[in-house]
Amino acid sequence: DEMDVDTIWMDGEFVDWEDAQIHVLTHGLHYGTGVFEGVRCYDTEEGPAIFRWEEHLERFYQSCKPYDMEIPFEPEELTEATLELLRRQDLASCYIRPIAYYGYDTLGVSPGDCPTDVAIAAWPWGAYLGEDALENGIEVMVSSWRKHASSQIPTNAKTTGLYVNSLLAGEEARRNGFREAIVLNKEGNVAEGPGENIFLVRDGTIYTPGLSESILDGITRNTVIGLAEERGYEVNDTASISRGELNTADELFFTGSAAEVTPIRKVDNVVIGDGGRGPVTEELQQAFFDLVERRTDDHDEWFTYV
Ligand SMILES: Cc1[nH+]cc(COP(=O)(O)O)c(CN[C@@H](CCC(=O)O)C(=O)O)c1O
Repeated sequence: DEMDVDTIWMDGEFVDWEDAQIHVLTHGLHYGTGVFEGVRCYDTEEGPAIFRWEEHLERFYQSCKPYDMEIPFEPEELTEATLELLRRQDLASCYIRPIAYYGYDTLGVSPGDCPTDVAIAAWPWGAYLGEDALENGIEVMVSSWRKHASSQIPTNAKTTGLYVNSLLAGEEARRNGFREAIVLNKEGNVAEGPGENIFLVRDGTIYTPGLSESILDGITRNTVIGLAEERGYEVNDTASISRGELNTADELFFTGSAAEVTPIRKVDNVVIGDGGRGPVTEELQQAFFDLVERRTDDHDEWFTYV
């Protein structure tokens, strides 16, 4: 396989990549009834280390709750399966994708007797938004598609079905020559990216939309808030950011397990700050990579060594 990985864990078994198949009448395929996680393993000086695995695993189980989905494995079993999955494929720096979904039984919106199936895959994945994005930043557009409100679908549950909204917004941006979208919520305030949280820097203060703005409670968001506060920054993590405040920002950046810390240099027609990676963004990005690549001993409890 072009990603030189060959194994996937499915419902307790390690199967060959090409045999990791499901039935076309799987509930999750028809109705978006799945939950998933996106986790990075970094090749650190002490060997491969999964970043904040415990928090991702916790969110994975939490995301099941609104849908009465019951993962039929203990967290420890999923941890062991993941470590074995990485060891079998000699993966060091990679991206890990657990998914749980209503499987195959009778079809209908109500899951009835559909089982909850679970799979874990992993593969090497570089910079999510492009190699030069981390250094030079990206250009984004504010999507014409709004984020669904958390009163409509719990946006704090990482639900597969939510990502059709992400696809609509992100593809609209790329169709228009931008790298990614910014998605406003139902109220018209800034929510997040299609697959990222967003941060704004103005006059030395850092803002990020609060959890009531219909966003995912991002683990990288939480990490960067901590790194910023450790460096003495004032962080407002319950902000309600209007679209207009994007234009007057000194700096903007995305965070995510895939996106890591990606500067935003332009929003629609408006150049942000000096049109590149801002100084606060660079400082926090450097602190993030020093942390995850273990050039610091800080937060060793956040790492599960393979
Ligand atoms: C909507 C959304 N918001 C914020 C985040 C950042 O959350 P966290 O990873 O806990 O810091 C992600 C992760 N997006 C995942 C899926 C990306 C994909 O293309 O699929 C990811 O970053 O792995 C989102 O999907």
